[in-house]
Amino acid sequence: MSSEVLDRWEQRLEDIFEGRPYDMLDAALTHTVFNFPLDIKPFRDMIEGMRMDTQKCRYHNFQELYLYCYYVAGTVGLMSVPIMGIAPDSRISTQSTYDSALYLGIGNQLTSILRDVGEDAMRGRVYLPQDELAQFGLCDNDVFSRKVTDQWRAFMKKQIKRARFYFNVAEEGASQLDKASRWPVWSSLLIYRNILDAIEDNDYDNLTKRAYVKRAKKLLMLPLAYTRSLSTHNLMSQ
Ligand SMILES: CC(C)=CCC/C(C)=C/CC/C(C)=C/CC/C(C)=C/COP(=O)(O)OP(=O)(O)O
Repeated sequence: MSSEVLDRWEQRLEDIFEGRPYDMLDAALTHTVFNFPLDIKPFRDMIEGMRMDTQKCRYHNFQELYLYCYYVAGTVGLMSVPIMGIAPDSRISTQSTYDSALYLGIGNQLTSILRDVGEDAMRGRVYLPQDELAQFGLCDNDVFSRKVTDQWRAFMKKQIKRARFYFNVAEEGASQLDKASRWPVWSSLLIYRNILDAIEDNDYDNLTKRAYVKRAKKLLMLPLAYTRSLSTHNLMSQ
């Protein structure tokens, strides 16, 4: 995507928040912006993330990668909470609910990155912390060579553990959302987190295989997600 297109999106975003939609899609977002307490910052930041993606294809460390994940996915969590709403009997602060939403976006994005390592490599992109690759004796060429070695498996274990951490901290907030929003959020959390299990089941071969959750497993997750969404009690943290 060119920088001119992103500039134009940014201009349209400002216009939407000032009540001047350019087309039907913008009109739909304008309606949302005027009916829910949405802040423009996560929208601006998301465009910034896309700009970053056009300029950068390596991440020196996790701090840099985290920033990218915040821009392109954490922002989606922050945009969602004002629309989904927080339960009147919520047990945590509003700030903590927003933090959980941000962390669910981060967990999702890290998972998507780990699933897509092979595909991204074919486009010359490596969304992995370079310093951590080096800690495991790996470099870009190991990613491009698409060979799953013991070093790669050990590296992947660390990355999967980190992604799970973000899903786990997101759980607290998922139970504090308004009742109507909890089931879909729990469903997506459980299903997307399962992609990490699928990478493990593929013996950490995300270089030549695309991990996915089978349809039957997805369906099985729905009643589990429903049970988790029934109350504002977070079953796991008790
Ligand atoms: C937990 C609380 C309090 C609220 C929920 C807040 C929400 C909805 C957070 C989720 C944010 C979200 C959906 C971020 C997008 C991250 C994502 C799915 C990245 C992966 O993108 P793609 O790689 O295009 O995905 P697929 O290819 O899997 O479709």
